[in-house]
Amino acid sequence: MAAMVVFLITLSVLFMIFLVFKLVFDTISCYLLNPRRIRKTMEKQGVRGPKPRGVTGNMLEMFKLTSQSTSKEMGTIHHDLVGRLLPHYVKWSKSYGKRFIYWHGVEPRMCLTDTELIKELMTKHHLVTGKSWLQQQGSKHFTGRGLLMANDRDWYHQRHIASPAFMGDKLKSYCGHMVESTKQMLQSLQNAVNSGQTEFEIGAYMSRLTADIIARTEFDSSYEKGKQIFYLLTSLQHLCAQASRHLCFPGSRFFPTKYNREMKSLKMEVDRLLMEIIQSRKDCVEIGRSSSYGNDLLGILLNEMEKKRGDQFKLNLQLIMDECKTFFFAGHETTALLLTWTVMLLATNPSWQDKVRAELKEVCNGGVPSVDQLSKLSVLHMVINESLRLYPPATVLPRMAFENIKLGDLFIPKGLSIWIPVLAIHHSEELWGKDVNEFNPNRFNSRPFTSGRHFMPFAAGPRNCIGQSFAMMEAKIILSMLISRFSFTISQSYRHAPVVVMTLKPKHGVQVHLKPLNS
Ligand code: HEM
Repeated sequence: MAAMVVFLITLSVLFMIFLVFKLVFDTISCYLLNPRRIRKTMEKQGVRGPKPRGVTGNMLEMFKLTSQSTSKEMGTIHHDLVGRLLPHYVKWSKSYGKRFIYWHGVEPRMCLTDTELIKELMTKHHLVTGKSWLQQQGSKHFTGRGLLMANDRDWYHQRHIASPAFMGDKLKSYCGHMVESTKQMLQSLQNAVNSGQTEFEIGAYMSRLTADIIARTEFDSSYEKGKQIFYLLTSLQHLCAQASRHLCFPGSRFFPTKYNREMKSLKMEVDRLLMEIIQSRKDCVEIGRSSSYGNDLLGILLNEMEKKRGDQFKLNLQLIMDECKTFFFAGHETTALLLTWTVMLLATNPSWQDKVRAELKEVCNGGVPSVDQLSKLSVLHMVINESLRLYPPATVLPRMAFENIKLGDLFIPKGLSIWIPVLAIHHSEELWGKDVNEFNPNRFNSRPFTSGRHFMPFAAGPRNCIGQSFAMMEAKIILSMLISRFSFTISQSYRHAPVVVMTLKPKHGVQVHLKPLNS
């Protein structure tokens, strides 16, 4: 008996020693061996970069450069944004060339601007590249393992399940919600004008409007509950934007910091509200008030959860909630920014505002456009594209290699993240010509551009934006209705200060003067 006890104790001690060794080895591997291996492999291929400093890599220099360049507004309204928003990119690409490697904490990132290689990466390697551990940790309490952060087979199945909600007749069926929500926003603008207000921060209106549309079309929830979720998700998003400062090395998510506690409690509240919406759907089916969970995204996901699938992939309630948050976030913030920047551009370029208005008069007699008329609004389409080129809401596209891959002439080792600076590509004089920083929608008329080469606001390849057609339809409807009803000019109080806080935002909003067209 005593021998048995001694044996068990020895076994436990050995096991503990093994665990400690493993932990030490993993840590050394993560902090030292892998980074060194990746660095050497890239150096051999001529890809160099700034020297990393300890566990923070090059992050401190990046933060310092960006906080200096964005500390003030831009003075005049111009669109030369790269030096302001990506000063580290400008500095390092000058010193080390177009491809360079830098360190985000312990994560090595290679900046890639070669559009041929980007195309190859996005179209051929989408299943062996994806979102890194650091990114997943940063948005763990926000969008969780939803489509945006999923990888590999999980991504494939999730995408397959969600795609029908953004195609064909299903997509067209959202048009009614978009028109209805826009009418309400225009009415509230009109009421404010009637009561004497002339200046409006249009970004706040666009943000509420796109949140309203996504709540109605995707979740069919009551607006009040949608609004609550939207409010909490916005606070969560602000916290997540700081994630790289708080979670730059493994283990930091377990510390009981104020940051981690706040994240957890907000996440729990959002999940509780979402669960209430899901539960009320389930109740309706159970008591026989409804025969299915519905045709919207939530309904599609709930119906899918009930199915038995042979491929071992199973949706559970947590994943459904993550998916709801992902679509709520991805579906309103980016589109609101597209609309806000477009209004700013049209308010400062009145001749283009007139051109769009004239087209609207011709195609839909100044009324609400039908789904079929939307494709005929080519001037509006060009304006939206030019707005997405100058002010792409997503300024970088990250992809981590989960396997060694061959990319053109480059060998990309497993563990290297590839960062595609969309903003820099959209503002490259080499690709777009001398007038690159000017607002010139005609460039989308006269010169055929290849989507996915140097114009990539929605990314490219199989892992592009699933909501691209939804966003374009929504933007066209909202802008047509706004432009037909009001003319607008930029206010003296507008301070041009684009900043990147996850997405590309106007730091102080966009203030415009509105004038009803029938007055
Ligand atoms: C102007 C509006 C929009 C822009 C500029 C935009 C941009 C993007 C970009 C660049 C990506 C790729 C991100 C990456 O892989 O790192 C993406 C992915 C995604 N977008 Fe959008 N988006 C917009 C609107 C929407 C809308 C309206 C929805 C949904 C209703 C949506 C849902 C998503 C989702 C779920 C993904 C992840 C797709 C995947 O990984 O398979 N987006 N979007």
